[in-house]
Amino acid sequence: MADAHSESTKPTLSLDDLRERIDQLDSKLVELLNDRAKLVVEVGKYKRGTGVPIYAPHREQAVLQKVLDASRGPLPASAIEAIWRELMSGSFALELPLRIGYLGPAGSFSHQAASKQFGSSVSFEDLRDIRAVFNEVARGHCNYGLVPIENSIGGGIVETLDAFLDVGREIEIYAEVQIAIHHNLLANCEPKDVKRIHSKPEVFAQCRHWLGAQYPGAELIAAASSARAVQTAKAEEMLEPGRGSAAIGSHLAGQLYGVNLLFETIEDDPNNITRFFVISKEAAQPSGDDKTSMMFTTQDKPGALVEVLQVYERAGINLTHIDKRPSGRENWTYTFFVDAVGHREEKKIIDAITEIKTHCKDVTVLGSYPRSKRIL
Ligand SMILES: C=C(O[C@@H]1C=C(C(=O)O)C=C[C@H]1O)C(=O)O
Repeated sequence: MADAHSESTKPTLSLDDLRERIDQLDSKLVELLNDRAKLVVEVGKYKRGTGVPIYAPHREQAVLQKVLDASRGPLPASAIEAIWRELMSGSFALELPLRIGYLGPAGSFSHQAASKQFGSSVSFEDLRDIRAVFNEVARGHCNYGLVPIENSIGGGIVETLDAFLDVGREIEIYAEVQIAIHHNLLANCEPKDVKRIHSKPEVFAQCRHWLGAQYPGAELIAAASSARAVQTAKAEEMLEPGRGSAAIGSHLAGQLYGVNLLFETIEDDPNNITRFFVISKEAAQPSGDDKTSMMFTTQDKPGALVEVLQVYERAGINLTHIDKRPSGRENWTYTFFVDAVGHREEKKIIDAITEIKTHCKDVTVLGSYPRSKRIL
């Protein structure tokens, strides 16, 4: 079958005619987009009048699924999804401007996740640590916050779990976002001149083989974040041209700070994914395919954890994630974090939570949210 790039199919119209057709379609498209936007403005009035949350991840999943199912190509699904995400971002601006907090500085992977999820029509606030993201959402300064919960290579993010321990009762997990983490070598010198490379120690570990093969003699310098590393590489090369300063960071950081992309996707395992939670003060509605996150502290007796896990087993509830942290109250007592498939309004989850409470010192439901189906 001929594809979009096939040489054998000759265009049926002249270039001018093709562009004329594109212009005609564009004017129809812009009219349709604005018709859609007028409906969104009405939805906004309804929401402001009733207190229904502006950002509705369950509805966004349904909208995306409908357009992806309706698309017959040749635009790839990823392009359709990116267009609709930006369209829905524009909707926020019409309904109520949203402020999204993330772990900064700008150009961090949290920033990348936030811009992929919320598009460019919202305002972003880069915060100094994960705890600040929780605080700004809890005090209503940010409508939503984005926090990393787990990386497929590095495991659970301790700062996020500890923040849930402290303020988990004041906020709700509202949505789940997964992004592919790709590392890139960025520098404003020639590839052959790179001598010093800045980044986070975890990032060096994830690119160890590539660095060993390409830059065995380079000095690796630890930075607090990969975005900060890109800023430093830029500043060093400006102050002292020829020093050979580079950084490993995101595309976005390179664009934001004006540092060139020398090599992309340099991580040893390209299947590197970070899962984030969108946190909010509101609870998300069921989408039909949801997860519920909860934390519980078991009683100090033999088999306490097994008893809890058996409740899930008997109820036929699938657990997709389990983690633990010291409870912070008494030495050697632990708080467990689990993600279970199902919404907290479903009877099987309600019954399981009721039973788990009889085996635990305390149980907190951190939120139910649509299960993320795509890696952004
Ligand atoms: C328009 C709405 O608000 C937002 C924008 C959406 C859209 O543009 O389709 C979908 C869900 C919401 O996040 C809605 O809730 O329907």
